Amino acid sequence: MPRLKVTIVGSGNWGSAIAKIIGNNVASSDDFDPTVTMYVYEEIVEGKKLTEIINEQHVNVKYLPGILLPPNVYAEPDLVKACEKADILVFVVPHQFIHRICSSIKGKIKPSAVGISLIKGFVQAENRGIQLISALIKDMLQIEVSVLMGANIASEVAKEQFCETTIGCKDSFTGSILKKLMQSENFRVTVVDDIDTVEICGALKNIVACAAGFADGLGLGDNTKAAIIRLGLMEMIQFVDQFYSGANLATFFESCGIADLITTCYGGRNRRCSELYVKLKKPLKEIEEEYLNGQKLQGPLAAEEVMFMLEDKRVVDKFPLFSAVHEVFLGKMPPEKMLEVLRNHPVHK
Ligand SMILES: NC(=O)c1ccc[n+]([C@@H]2O[C@H](COP(=O)([O-])OP(=O)(O)OC[C@H]3O[C@@H](n4cnc5c(N)ncnc54)[C@H](O)[C@@H]3O)[C@@H](O)[C@H]2O)c1
Ligand SMILES: O=P(O)(O)OC[C@H](O)CO
Repeated sequence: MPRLKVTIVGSGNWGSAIAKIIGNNVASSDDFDPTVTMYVYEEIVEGKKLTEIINEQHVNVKYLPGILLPPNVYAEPDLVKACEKADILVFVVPHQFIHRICSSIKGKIKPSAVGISLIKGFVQAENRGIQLISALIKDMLQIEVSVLMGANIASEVAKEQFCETTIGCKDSFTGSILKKLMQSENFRVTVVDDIDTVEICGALKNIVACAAGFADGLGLGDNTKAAIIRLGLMEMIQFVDQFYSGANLATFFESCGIADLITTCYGGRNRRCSELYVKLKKPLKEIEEEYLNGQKLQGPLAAEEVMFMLEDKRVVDKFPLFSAVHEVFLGKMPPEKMLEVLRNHPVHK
């Protein structure tokens, strides 16, 4: 069987961390081409092209400093060139850029390619609903798309600290190939076929993380945070039940569900920036620019996308925590009022 060529579309914090795992895995397997191409959105860092720095020093000095990438990971600034020969496309860009990426490579990739999305977020659909990122990629590129989501803070994965993750994949053969590509000693993969639930968990947990950040900003303790995690989980389950029925409840107990909620509500960027939003009372855009050095938040945008749909379907009252996060970011609700939302949550009535 010819070796499968892998391209990583994205090179941010998570894109670079996963490139380390994929680079090591393809180098030690006969199933894959030994060189991994990583599409890098070109920028100048300290007077030099980021692609040149990565290819010479094997470090993404801007988005994952201090971590050595395997030398077989090749940074490519030309998106079409990076993707045209790939058999497996690993999509890992902040979700606000995926539509543009797909437009650029539409009709220019192998028809037999398969995709896997590591992107946590939604896109707004024309019918005032939301579309899953995997569905957008599938529609635009006409390829099968699996997903990978889990309790995976990139900096910890890059340091090879133990964690688990979940691949959602309908086809068991593709699932086994993707597992071979992604799993390592300290990055353990479970494959499930409940693909929509896996992806929705990844997108919605970022909204809950913002609420956890507000609680930290208000100086509230671990009990309150645990309540936010629990109520957030209830809303995630309710959301899937209402809009994507047929989910397996067990999926929420995989790494993509409860585990990602926990890690993100304690350690993630959405949590951290939401805490700063409450403490510094500055616009979120300013906080993102000042504290994330080009990395992008996904939670506030996901809250906006989800609320757009919930308002249209007139079911906002069933999702008071998601709604509160959006209202706080819009400046329509003071963060302190989130406590009232928790107190009066429908599960307490
Ligand atoms: N970082 C994590 O810990 C982590 C873990 C799991 C999942 N994720 C998810 O992975 C996805 C990607 O996150 P990340 O952490 O790799 O990215 P990031 O937050 O580090 O974002 C920076 C990336 O965006 C790119 N970028 C900036 N402007 C762009 C443009 N106009 N077009 C295309 N690219 C542009 C930059 O070049 C850089 O590669 C997100 O959906 C995130 O939720 C992140
Ligand atoms: O840093 P965050 O908030 O984008 O979360 C990172 C990952 O999604 C955690 O699994």
